[in-house]
Amino acid sequence: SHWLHRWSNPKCNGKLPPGAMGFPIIGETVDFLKPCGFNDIPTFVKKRMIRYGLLFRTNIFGSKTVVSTDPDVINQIFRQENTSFGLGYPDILVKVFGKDNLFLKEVFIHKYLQKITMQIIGSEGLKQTMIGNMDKATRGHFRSKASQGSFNVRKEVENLIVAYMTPKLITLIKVLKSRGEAIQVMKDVPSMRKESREKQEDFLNTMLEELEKEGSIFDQGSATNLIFLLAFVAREGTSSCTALAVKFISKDPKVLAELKREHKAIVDNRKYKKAGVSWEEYTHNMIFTNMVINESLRLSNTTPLLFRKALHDVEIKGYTIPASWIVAVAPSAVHYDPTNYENPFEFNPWRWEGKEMTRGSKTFMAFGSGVRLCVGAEFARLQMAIFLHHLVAYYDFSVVQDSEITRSPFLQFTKDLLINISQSPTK
Ligand code: HEM
Repeated sequence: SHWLHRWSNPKCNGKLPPGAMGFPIIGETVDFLKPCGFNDIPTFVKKRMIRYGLLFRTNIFGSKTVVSTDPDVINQIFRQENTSFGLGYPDILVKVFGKDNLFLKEVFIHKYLQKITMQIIGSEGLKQTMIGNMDKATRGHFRSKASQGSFNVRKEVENLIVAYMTPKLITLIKVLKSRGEAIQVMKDVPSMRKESREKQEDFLNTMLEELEKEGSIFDQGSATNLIFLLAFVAREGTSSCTALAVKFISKDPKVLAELKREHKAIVDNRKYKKAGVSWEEYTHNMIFTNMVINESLRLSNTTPLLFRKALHDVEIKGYTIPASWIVAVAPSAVHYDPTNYENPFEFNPWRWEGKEMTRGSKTFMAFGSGVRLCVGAEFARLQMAIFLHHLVAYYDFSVVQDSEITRSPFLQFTKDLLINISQSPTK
């Protein structure tokens, strides 16, 4: 009973946020994993917000955790990155996802990630080569799909990303079929390349250069894992958000009409009608498209919680977060808060009119915020913009099979979202 008392009342050098630590060992993990509807804050978070307020303590995945749904506190957490808070995931996740996974370790890998990815998915890389590859691949895929009947939007985006991303990740591989296969191939290739001194312009090459540096934080296992993880994140996050954007647009004729107007104008103003999307068009002529993308990202909330770890005892709003506790941030609570967004569950791209859209803010954190802002954010936005461009400028589309979406707490499509496209008669 002494142990149970200690479990429920953890030690703290101040006042802990209100909350409960749940059952011994499993804490409140079962409740955390309970599914909820798409237009909802995860049930676990919602119930506790009502009971305890915007900041509460719990135990999930075997770790003592403070969850924050308060935009001020979240902002403070992001601003104190590396001073009071570091990257930190519950130990069990670290065990499950592999000891080589640098994402889950308490190392500040952002500067390495930026360096490794900048050449290919940083603004320059996107502008110089990626935009052309994306446009060509998307145009080709749409052309072949138009004659094949309906297709699954999410799967198609995944295929597209594999088509133009894989050669950039690791030039020798065309398609990564399974995680096991990919890991094995990636384990072999670095040593082969190292021996042959072959030089390729891809992530792997940058990784090999990093590996060779004295005191490098990478070893072969973590480098391999990182490349695989980048491929996975690029495919999964982006495909769900694109599918959701298509779902929202299909239900809103006003949004579709405005999008069509914007993209047809882009095509009409092109000197060479067969030219692909240019960087200039993407950055200057897709204002409404970017509003649609932001609104889709806001409603998607693909990341249920962002995890950090308190590096020392931290005082916040009269409470103490003890050193080494996990701090979890819930973006959906901020994105669905009516004080931040009027009628928060309504898909309304016009709410972004005149607002800054690409950087994270206190009320918009689809790509995180602060120094750890998603390194693939610009890539994801560009991919969605090009997909929407081809879909609405050259084709008419209809949903053949809709899909319910649930959160458990990750986004789940209950069915494939199938659409049919046909060449637009005005083009
Ligand atoms: C719509 C698609 C995407 C969404 C919603 C998304 C969301 C996020 C979020 C919320 C974070 C912050 C995590 C945190 O603060 O702990 C993040 C980080 C990250 N994302 Fe994305 N992401 C997307 C696409 C991508 C793509 C396409 C790539 C790579 C090609 C990518 C690579 C990364 C990496 C490497 C980080 C870690 C950054 C760091 O910790 O320094 N993401 N992403």
